[in-house]
Parts: sequence; structure tokens; C-alpha cells
Amino acid sequence: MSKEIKRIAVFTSGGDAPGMNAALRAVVRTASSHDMHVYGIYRGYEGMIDGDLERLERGDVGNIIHRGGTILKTARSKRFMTPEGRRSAYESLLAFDIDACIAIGGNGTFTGASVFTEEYKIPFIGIPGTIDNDLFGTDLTIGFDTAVNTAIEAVDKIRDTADSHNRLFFVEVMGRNSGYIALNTAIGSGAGSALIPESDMSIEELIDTLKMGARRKKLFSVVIVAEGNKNGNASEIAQKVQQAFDFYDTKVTIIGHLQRGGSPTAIDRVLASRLGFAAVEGLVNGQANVAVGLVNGKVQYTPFEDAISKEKTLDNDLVRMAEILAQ
Ligand SMILES: Nc1ncnc2c1ncn2[C@@H]1O[C@H](COP(=O)(O)OP(=O)(O)O)[C@@H](O)[C@H]1O
Ligand SMILES: O=P(O)(O)OC[C@H]1O[C@](O)(COP(=O)(O)O)[C@@H](O)[C@@H]1O
Ligand SMILES: [Mg+2]
Repeated sequence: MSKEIKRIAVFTSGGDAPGMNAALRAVVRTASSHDMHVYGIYRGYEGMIDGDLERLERGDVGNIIHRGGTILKTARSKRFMTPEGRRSAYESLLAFDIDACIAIGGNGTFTGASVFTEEYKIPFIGIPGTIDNDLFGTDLTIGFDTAVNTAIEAVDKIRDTADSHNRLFFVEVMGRNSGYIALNTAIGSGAGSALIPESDMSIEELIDTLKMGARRKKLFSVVIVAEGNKNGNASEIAQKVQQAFDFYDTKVTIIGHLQRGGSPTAIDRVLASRLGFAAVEGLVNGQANVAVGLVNGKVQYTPFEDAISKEKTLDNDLVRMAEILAQ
């Protein structure tokens, strides 16, 4: 019989993502409804190592559901990658008498949680919070929808100026090793092409596609470049294309961290609320060392091992559709 969970700690870690606050709110309020005490850990694993924890009550998470970023702050922690760092983190959790942890973060955060729970017997539940949407075991990660909406809004604006000149814009979006943001931005903004890590499209093939457009007297074009694609960054690609094909005047826009901020969309707020709620309910029902997600609209718990190691593959039909619709 597992120990009754009375005190939990919650933290945000890795890249911040819009909706993390909404998830935190749901965790605190659901846990309170089970009479648990909740501690917020500041700055992710860094704060866990330093013992930077503070009691959070229902009222402390009021007026945050609509705010981007994370009120708990976040960090990428080198120290947690070492056994000594993790030992200090464990000692902090013991000092606060923490029975279980809820980690809101991405693949790196879950990898850290998985390593930690192998070493120390404190149950963890992961809530997928990253704009990259690169986690197996959930159709959507918190922040992805907001990031795509931000990128689409940017491309809409770029279209206006691209159309007014005879210009080819390369718009670079985030997604460390994943083309989710790029592909969805391309589909939603009606871009001419997307270069994503999952596809083998070469610069030559891209130039052929652009030439086809030029033959149809397409006077401007927008190409979405995922930062993790195989042909280099947007500036390098733009330079190569400009040298080989000068029909268009070429420009580059890197959306960058704009994609990480802003008020979460309705989809992200509802997703975050559902996942925060399900994380606590999962703990109450004996779940441990799993990530919570929504698959086909239903809550699902996936062991950390699978959430980290199994690949969430892009739907090939979606890639094919994007290519057809762009012509
Ligand atoms: N193999 C690992 N062992 C221990 N901790 C890890 C490991 N991989 C990642 N982490 C921890 O998780 C943190 C967040 O991971 P990161 O990749 O930066 O963001 P995300 O969780 O958003 O993918 C890292 O800074 C590190 O502290
Ligand atoms: O903000 P940083 O530290 O420059 O990191 C940028 C990276 O973070 C992300 O925005 C989000 O990734 P994670 O959620 O995995 O941290 C990536 O798309 C991008 O490559
Ligand atoms: Mg990540």
C-alpha cells in the first residue's frame, strides 16, 4: 500500500510555455480540494536543489489563468544533471516533508524526473508544458497552440509587406527538434512551403517548388523554416536560394521568443486546467512516474520512459496535405 500523499511540490522547468500558470492553478486548487498542502518550487530543478520552496494556497493562484510565462519562474539546471545536484534536491524535498512532485515541463524535465525517481523513491507526475509539442503520450502540449497562433499572426503581417513588394520571406519558427510548430504555422498561414526536421526536402527541391510558383506569376512567397531543419538556419537557406534563383528579393524574419510569450489561447487554458486536475487526481489514485496527457480528448497516463523515448511522429498525411494546399 503506497503512502498517503499529504504534501506535494509543484514546479515549472525548461522553456516556459503559455498555459503553465493555468496548469499550476489547477494543481493547487485540485490538491486543496483533497486537503493536501502544496509547495511551489521556484526556478525548476535549480530551486529544488536550493530548497527554494513556498507554500501555495488557493488564493495564491488567483488572477494567473490568463498570464503567459510562469509565476514560479523556470530554469535549465546543469546541476540537476549531476548525482550531487540531485542528492541536494532530494534533501530539500525531505526537509519540506514532500510526498510527491508535479513537474510542468518538456522532454528534458521528464528525463530529469525519470532519472531522479530511479534514484529516490518520491513519486513524480509530469504535465507536458512546452511550445514544441514534442512529447509522446499527449496530442497537444501546453503552450503549443498559443505559439502557433502567435506565429500565424506574424506571418499574416509579413504577407502584407511581402505582397506589396516582390519578396520571398523565410520565417524561422521554434521547435528544437520538432516540426510541429512549423508545419501547423505553414498550414494555418497558407505559406508556400515548410522546411521541417522530419522531412528530407533539400534546397534544390525548395527552389523547384518556388520556380513553379514563379511560373504561375506568384509575386511573393513565404517559407516557414523550423529551427531544427536539416538545411541550416533561415539566413543560410535564404542566402543559398537567393544565389540560385533571383526572381524574388529575399528577406528573413526570425520570430524567436515572441512565440514563447503572451496570454494563452482558450485551447491552452482548457488543456492546462484539465492536465493539472488530472495530475493531482492521478496521484490520489496511485499513479506514479507518469506523464499525463490527452489522447483523442481523453486523459491518459504514460510512463516517463515511454513519454521520453517514444517518438511522437508528425502525421504524414498532414505533411502531404500542406504540400498540396501550398501549390
Ligand atoms: N538526463 C538528464 N538528467 C538529469 N536532468 C535532466 C536531464 N535532461 C534534462 N534534465 C533537466 O531538465 C531541465 C529541463 O530540460 P530542458 O531540455 O531544458 O527543457 P524541457 O523540459 O522544456 O524540454 C534541464 O535543464 C535539466 O536540469
Ligand atoms: O529559450 P532558450 O533557452 O533560448 O531555448 C530555446 C528553445 O526552447 C524552446 O522554445 C522550447 O523548448 P523546451 O520547452 O524543450 O525548452 C525551443 O523551441 C527552442 O529551441
Ligand atoms: Mg524540450
